[in-house]
Amino acid sequence: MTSEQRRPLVRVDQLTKYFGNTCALDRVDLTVHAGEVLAVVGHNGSGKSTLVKLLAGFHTPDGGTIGLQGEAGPETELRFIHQDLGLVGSLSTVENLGLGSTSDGPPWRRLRKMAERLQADQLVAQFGVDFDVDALVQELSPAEQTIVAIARALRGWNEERDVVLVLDEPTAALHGAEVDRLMAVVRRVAERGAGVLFISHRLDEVLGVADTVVALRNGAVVGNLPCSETDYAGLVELVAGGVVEELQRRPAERGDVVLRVNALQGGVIRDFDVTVHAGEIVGVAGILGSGRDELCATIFGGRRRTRGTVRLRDNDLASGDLRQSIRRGAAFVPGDRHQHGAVMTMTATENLASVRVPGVEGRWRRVRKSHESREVAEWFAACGVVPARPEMQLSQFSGGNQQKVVLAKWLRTHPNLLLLEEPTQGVDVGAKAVIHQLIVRTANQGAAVLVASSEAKELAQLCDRVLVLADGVVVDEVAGQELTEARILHASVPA
Ligand SMILES: Nc1ncnc2c1ncn2[C@@H]1O[C@H](COP(=O)(O)OP(=O)(O)OP(=O)(O)O)[C@@H](O)[C@H]1O
Repeated sequence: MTSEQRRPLVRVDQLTKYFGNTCALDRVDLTVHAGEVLAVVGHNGSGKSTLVKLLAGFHTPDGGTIGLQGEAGPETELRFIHQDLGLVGSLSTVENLGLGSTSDGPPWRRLRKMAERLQADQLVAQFGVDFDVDALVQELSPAEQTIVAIARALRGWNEERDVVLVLDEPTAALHGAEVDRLMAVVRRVAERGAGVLFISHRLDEVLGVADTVVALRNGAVVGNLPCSETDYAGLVELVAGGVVEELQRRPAERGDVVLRVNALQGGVIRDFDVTVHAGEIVGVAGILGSGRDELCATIFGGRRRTRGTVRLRDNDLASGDLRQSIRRGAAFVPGDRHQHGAVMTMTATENLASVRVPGVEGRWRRVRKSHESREVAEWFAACGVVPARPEMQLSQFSGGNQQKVVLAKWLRTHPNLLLLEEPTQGVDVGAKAVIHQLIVRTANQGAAVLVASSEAKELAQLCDRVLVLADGVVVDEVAGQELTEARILHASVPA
């Protein structure tokens, strides 16, 4: 970084935020410089989102300051990219960039449209990428969609203005090659002189893109150092406060057939067959749109099937009958917890109790209160949910802790079939290891497990074999010695 680029653009000084008795941010200091990518890492509930929300003005600090003044010149502008990109999928890039007008009408309108298209091309080209700016955004790859959001956030940025781009977990659902593409754009933004503040749980990605890393633990800064002075193990220790034992592959102990899917069709999925035995963990890989993100819901019955059968032990699972699927022992952790996984306005206990446990008489709410609170406390401890306050509304838990509650809700049903979409999205490195152990335990207890994930590393660690999807069909199956992160990534990228 040049000395010109070392100019501070944002200075966070002793920033503090309380929610009731919870100290979410504890006298945090950090500085983002021009030309710098600064990553903020930390365990679930360490205060990362609170920091972003304070920068955005969504919350008011209880102490400390946010200085947006560089050493000279006008105030630094903060531009935000949240996980929900806020794009309209049914509009083109040109229209999402706020440039669009109708192509009907007199010729001068057509001229204007050509000029708008050229401007959109230039806006995305400045990040070293090139795609059809007239295509509907929903048809673009996830990385391209994020690039559109970045281009929109940085519209109007020129040398006279200092800008800091704040990215809140931009790669949460991106697949390996897509992550690399997006990271190249993030670097390009910094090279052009902006500051970048980048939140992520993917520590290898942080080391690949960031200049500086700030680690938070329980709201306080426990590390602020150049990435060149640390490595993956060092970051894990900073985040988790100790060494994390990653899952060791175990020999598969296959029992009877639990799940048999034949000629399944629905959405983009075509002619999908799989047989999963008790104790087996089968992974599903593929880029977004390959069918990876639709398969579990289609098997569970939550997405419409147009053909094919799903048999769970001796029973068929009908399309659209979720109660029946649950009664027959299926559990489904969806990828989108806000839409389908949980009710954010209910308490954690109410969410945990919202699925009836087959075999437990009556609905949970009729079971004695003491039993209920004991079981909730056990699941909170098993999944490491913090704070240990099950009576708290789910929306008040951090993202990773919400994910743990959703998982616990389904694990407590002791399913025969566990269908998981992105089971560790947004969870920290320590919690991820715990969740992997819980999934293995469920398999060892006799469940068949199908896990769809954008993280090839997770699939390689967790699964006995991995099916790779492209355009809705299985194009590869990886098992045994071949089951590595690199091999899955290679098989997932379309030719
Ligand atoms: N609106 C709120 N009301 C009460 N407590 C809150 C609220 N928002 C956050 N908290 C608490 O503040 C702490 C920090 O939460 P925050 O969401 O900033 O963590 P995080 O580091 O972003 O976690 P994650 O990695 O899980 O997303 C947590 O204990 C959380 O429960």
